[in-house]
Amino acid sequence: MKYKISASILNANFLRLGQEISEIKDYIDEIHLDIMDGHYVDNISFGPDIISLIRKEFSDITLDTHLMICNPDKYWHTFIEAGADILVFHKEATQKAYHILEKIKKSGKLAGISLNPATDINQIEPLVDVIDRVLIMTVEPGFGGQSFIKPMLKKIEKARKILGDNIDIEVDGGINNNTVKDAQKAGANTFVVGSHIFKSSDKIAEIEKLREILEH
Ligand SMILES: O=C(CO)[C@H](O)[C@H](O)COP(=O)(O)O
Repeated sequence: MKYKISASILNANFLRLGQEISEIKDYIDEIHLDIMDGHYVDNISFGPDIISLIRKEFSDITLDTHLMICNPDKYWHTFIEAGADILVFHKEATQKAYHILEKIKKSGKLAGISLNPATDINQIEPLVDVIDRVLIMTVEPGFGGQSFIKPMLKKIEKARKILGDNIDIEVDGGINNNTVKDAQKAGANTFVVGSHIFKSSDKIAEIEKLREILEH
């Protein structure tokens, strides 16, 4: 399966966000946008207005939007209107996951479901026919810069068995040169990388190193 690098701007310098995105956009496959509401997770990030600005400035970038918010049923469409191409929300945040996924797909965008580390992978089984992507949290959601939780490798393997080869498995949290290959071997094909890129003094060199590892 084709692999993708989805660069998470959570740890970018927000005062110069446009330049930060401009610098890496030709080297990555997607920009990953972490939306945090201070309720579903203990952090507040940014909202749809920032996505609209990014969309206007960079019309050709794929925007992978990860809602870590309560009540995704109330807000999903706001993020589609703002310019998200892929919309992922948390299974734990709603009883209406199937219904929301169907609506996202009907809007012509890609739909994904995300699971916290403690949530059983079997929870995705009833949703398989309406998802394009499963996002497996490999840290507790809320903050960048945490360490990859190794037991998630088994969960990724189980997810790949359930999903077959046509649905993306995205891993999010603690992805770097030391963890990306194990995640790929377990069955992941989409890699969210945040601080490893944005805290580096040479972002492009780090992305190229990751590609080198993923290709060999
Ligand atoms: O969803 C997230 C946190 O909830 C971030 O996208 C994720 O942690 C990526 O950051 P890093 O690569 O620094 O771990």
